[in-house]
Amino acid sequence: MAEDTSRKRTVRGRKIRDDREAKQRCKARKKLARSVSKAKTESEPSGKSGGTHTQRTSEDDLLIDPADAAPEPFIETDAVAAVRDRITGWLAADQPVHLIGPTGTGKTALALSAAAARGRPVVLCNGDKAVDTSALVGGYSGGERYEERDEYVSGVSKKTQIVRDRWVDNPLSVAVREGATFIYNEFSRSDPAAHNVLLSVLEEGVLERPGKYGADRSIDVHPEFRVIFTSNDVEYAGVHQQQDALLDRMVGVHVDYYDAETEHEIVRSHVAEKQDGPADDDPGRTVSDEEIETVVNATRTLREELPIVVGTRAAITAAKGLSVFDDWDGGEAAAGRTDGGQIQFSDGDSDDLLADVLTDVLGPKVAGTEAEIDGIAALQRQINEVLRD
Ligand SMILES: Nc1ncnc2c1ncn2[C@@H]1O[C@H](COP(=O)(O)OP(=O)(O)OP(=O)(O)O)[C@@H](O)[C@H]1O
Repeated sequence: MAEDTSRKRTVRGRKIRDDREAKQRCKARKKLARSVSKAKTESEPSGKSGGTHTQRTSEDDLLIDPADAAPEPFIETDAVAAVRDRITGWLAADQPVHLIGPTGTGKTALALSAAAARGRPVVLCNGDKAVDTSALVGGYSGGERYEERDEYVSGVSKKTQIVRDRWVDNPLSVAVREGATFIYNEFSRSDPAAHNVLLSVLEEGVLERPGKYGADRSIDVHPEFRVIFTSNDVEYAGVHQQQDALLDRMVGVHVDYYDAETEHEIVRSHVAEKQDGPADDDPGRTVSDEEIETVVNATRTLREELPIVVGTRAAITAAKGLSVFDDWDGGEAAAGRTDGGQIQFSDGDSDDLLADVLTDVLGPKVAGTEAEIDGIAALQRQINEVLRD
């Protein structure tokens, strides 16, 4: 009896601990998401000068604790660990690392995981055509108004209002000063001219802050400062060719799609995550392992067959989509008939639903773009053909 009570207590204790840990993970994820979107907002210039106007109250807001930077969920199969170890190895050798690969393969997740493993603060920045030097380095952010009061004679005072320009450091300056790991996502979307400041950072260990005068115009690069760049392969639209001098100073790690087993684990971790989510987050229905296998196999087949990029993110989104439709029995019917990655589908409704979900997921890649597929209806036809082949 006493043993029973103590077991109950242990179970309840574990549940409370699990709940607490889930809440902490959720809080850390929200903070990271906020930092990512903040990095995006702050890379948008405003004002006539084209410089960056920042609303931040403190430059330290840009620093993310390494524990909070660790992506969650993060699956570490041998394939993932092998790439991650290459990144951390090059960083330890003081080499800037450039992660190159198609969209949705896991570059950002790898960058965050490698950065978190270093145990140094993390600073995020997102490339964009609007990013200029000041968006990286900093600039004067409006006027700071303060009052000076002089007491000439007792009872007689003079007030003077003074407006002083306030310099605010942006992500690169903060990272260089604090010895952070600077993750510059999609850096090739930015104008190459914005990256001239990076050359002296990587080559001479000095950051020049144009627009700032006097002794503190330049910052000595902290010895622990490291950079991880990510970019899609150059053929993707909207990407600038960066100057050779910069590319020459980084090592390139190619991030390709993972093996089927790893993709399965990744998709499962994201769907399971939803099921364990906070109570106000509709948990949807359970997506079985067989269904995940079907989705992953379908995604991998479409990746080969369609002239558009079908990344791991597409598989995750499709599985999440299926978790909200409860009329799909496709996992059981189709998964038993997978053959070397090629899926054999029956003509039942379940297969139509999978095709519909995949059409929704991949639709934005053809709608309004110059993809070789002529509209959503054509995409749906091709998905149906590929799935039923
Ligand atoms: N090892 C992993 N464990 C768990 N989830 C992962 C892992 N790798 C990638 N993912 C998930 O896969 C999706 C795509 O990953 P990520 O955003 O890192 O890709 P990316 O290559 O940076 O994409 P893009 O080029 O579009 O920015 C995300 O939802 C991410 O959380």
